[in-house]
Parts: sequence; C-alpha cells; structure tokens
Amino acid sequence: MQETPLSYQAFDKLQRPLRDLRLSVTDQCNFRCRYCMPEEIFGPDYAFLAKDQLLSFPELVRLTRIFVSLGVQKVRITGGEPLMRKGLPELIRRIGEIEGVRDIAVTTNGSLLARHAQALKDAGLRRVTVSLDSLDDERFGRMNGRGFKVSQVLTGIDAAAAAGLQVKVNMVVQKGTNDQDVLPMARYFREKGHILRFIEYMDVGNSNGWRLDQVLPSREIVSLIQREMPLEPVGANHYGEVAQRYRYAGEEGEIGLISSVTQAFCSTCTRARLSAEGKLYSCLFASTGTDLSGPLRDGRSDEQIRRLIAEFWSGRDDRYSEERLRNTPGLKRKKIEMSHIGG
Ligand SMILES: Nc1nc2c(ncn2[C@@H]2O[C@H](COP(=O)(O)OP(=O)(O)OP(=O)(O)O)[C@@H](O)[C@H]2O)c(=O)[nH]1
Ligand SMILES: C[S@@+](CC[C@H](N)C(=O)[O-])C[C@H]1O[C@@H](n2cnc3c(N)ncnc32)[C@H](O)[C@@H]1O
Ligand code: SF4
Ligand code: SF4
Repeated sequence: MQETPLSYQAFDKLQRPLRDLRLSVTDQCNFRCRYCMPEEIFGPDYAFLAKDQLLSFPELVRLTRIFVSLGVQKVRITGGEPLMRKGLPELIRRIGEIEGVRDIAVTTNGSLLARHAQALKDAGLRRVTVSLDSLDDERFGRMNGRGFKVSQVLTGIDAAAAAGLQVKVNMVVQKGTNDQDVLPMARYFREKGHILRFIEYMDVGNSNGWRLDQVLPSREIVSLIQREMPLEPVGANHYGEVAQRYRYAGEEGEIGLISSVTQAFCSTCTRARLSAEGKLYSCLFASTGTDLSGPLRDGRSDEQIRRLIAEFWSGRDDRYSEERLRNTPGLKRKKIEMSHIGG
C-alpha cells in the first residue's frame, strides 16, 4: 500500500469521511438496562474482560492520535459505564491535549456523576450526555434492572451543570414501557434548560428481544409534544449529526430526535467504534471487529497501525439501519452487544 500522507481525510466505500471515534473504556456497568444488558444474560457468571485485556490509557491516547491523523475530530467516551473506569479524568485530559481533537464528550448513566463531575470539568471536559429513561422511580428502577432511583441521576445532572458542563439527556423510548414519560421528561428538561434527545429503541446486540412494535416513531413523539409545547425545526449543527433538532417555539431550548429505526442515517455515518479490548468496529451492528491491541502490543509502528486503520475504513460499506428499514423483520445476524462496543 502507498504511504498515507501525514494529515489525511479517510473516506469509506460510500464516500463517508472518518470523523468520529467512539471509545468504549469498559464493558462493565452497574445498571442492567433491559434493552442493553438484560440481567438473565449479564448475570453474576458473565465473563467480563479482565483488567489486562483493557486498552491502557497510553494505548488509547496513541490510537486516538493516529485516528486524528486520518480525519477524526470528535471523540466520545462510552462503555459499559465509563465512570466505572478508574482515573477517567486523566484519560480525558490526555485526549484533550491531542492537536486536532475538537470535541470530547462522555456518555454516562449518571449514577456516579455527582462524584466525578468536578474532576471531569477540571480535566478539560466541556460536555456530558446523561442517559435517563423516566422520571418515575418504579419504571426507572425496572428499566435499569437494579432499582436505581431517578434522584441519583438528577443529582448527577445538577452536579455536572453546577461544575459548568453542558448537559444533554438521552432517553430511549420503548413503546409500552416508558412512552408515558415522554411529556414529563420534555417538561422537566425544558424547564431545566438541558437538551433532551429521544432515541428510538433499537435492535442492538442479540439479547434484548427487540420487536418493531416496541418502537415509538420519532414523528409521533414530535406530534405528542407539539400538542402541548409548539416546536419548530432547526438545521443540523454539522454534517452527519445524528439528532434532528427542534426548538421550543420562541425559546432557546431544544430537543432532538434520534430516529435510528424509522429514518436511518447511515448515509452520513462518520463513526468508528473501538471496544474496550481494542477491537475496531465499522458499525454499531457489526458482527466482527478488527483487532488493534495485537498490533499495538507487538511493537508495530504508528505508521503501520495507521495503514491498518486506513485500510479498514476504506473497505467499509456498512449501512445496517438502512437495510433493516427495507427488510424488517427479516434481517438476522449475530451482532456485538452495545455494552461491549459502546453506544
Ligand atoms: N444506529 C445508530 N445509532 C446511533 C449511532 N450513533 C448514535 N446512535 C444512537 O444515538 C444515541 C445517542 O448518541 P450520542 O452519542 O448521544 O449522539 P451524538 O450525535 O454523537 O451526540 P452529539 O455529539 O451530542 O450530537 C446512541 O446511544 C445510539 O442509541 C449510529 O452510528 N448508528
Ligand atoms: C450503551 S450506553 C453506554 C454509556 C452509559 N452506560 C449510558 O447508558 O449512558 C450508551 C447509550 O446507548 C443507549 N442504548 C442502549 N441500548 C439501546 C437500544 N437498544 N436502543 C437505543 N439506544 C440504546 C443508552 O440509552 C445510552 O444512551
Ligand atoms: S445502557 Fe448504559 S447504563 Fe444501561 S446497561 Fe447499557 S451500558 Fe449500562
Ligand atoms: S447502523 Fe451502522 S452504518 Fe448505520 S448509522 Fe448506525 S453505525 Fe452507522
């Protein structure tokens, strides 16, 4: 293969640039959300990664630097629950020092956020995305599978805001489970001034028992909210933005709709995903990954690893959600679990 120029924008087979890197820093989580890590699969005997299998901070930083040289500008730290990874603020500080990284965000379930918000901010983090599916303790406790209380997450959100972090809230909407929470959540976060994004429930992994009739289409969510709080559409912040934005009419506050099932956005998907043990995935719904930990640990040079990643991206042609849209429910394949690959 030819030498890749030192600063270069990688494109895949469908002409999509490599722009985002999603780093899963642990496959473990203190929640057992039924749509992600159902207890009956992720029980006490589940074999999580051993500590020495996880990529170390120096390895993650080295890889991120290489990804940036291929076009990545935005890094999302996720998991599992990323705040369970010891010393996370230090990783954020080091990634923030990489020239070319324009944006770092963390996606968290919020349960440990009150404890870590200030350290994250001090490490240079500017924003955080907190997942919360309901304001009702009973429903939330059932959905998170461990009886965690809503107040614990809300306290985390308040602590993040008080520390000066911009907060977005992600709510997975599952018809028949928490659709009654759409309006209370919209009212609450409109009042608080945080952007709330509604995510269509997806068929990630192999264990959540997903059914299409459990998906509440985004357009129904918009009409539901419109009836009480008028909305106006807002243009995308950047190429390939996942959420469709709406503003509360006459106000600054906004919501987002992530319509991964009913209006797939594969045609502008710029995201590469790295699992906690260093496997690189070209799609949230991929079955296999390309191992980078071997090359990292057997002494390969940055340029060799860079070529590996460039080749990986140039061969990418995934567009699972668009294919699902056409084939539902016939699309069957073994997929990597979302808690492993990161959200
Ligand atoms: N199918 C699919 N869903 C995705 C993809 N990226 C994100 N999502 C879904 O969207 C949710 C929200 O992702 P975020 O990381 O908060 O979204 P984002 O657009 O990167 O966030 P911002 O940078 O804040 O706009 C995820 O938890 C997934 O459910 C993707 O590439 N494919
Ligand atoms: C896998 S989690 C990892 C980060 C962290 N533990 C959290 O929950 O925010 C990332 C995101 O994926 C979302 N997610 C998990 N399973 C999903 C599913 N089946 N459909 C849609 N989104 C899902 C979660 O709601 C969360 O916002
Ligand atoms: S969605 Fe996040 S909090 Fe819930 S089980 Fe998955 S990784 Fe854990
Ligand atoms: S389904 Fe795959 S290709 Fe499509 S947007 Fe999601 S990660 Fe990207």
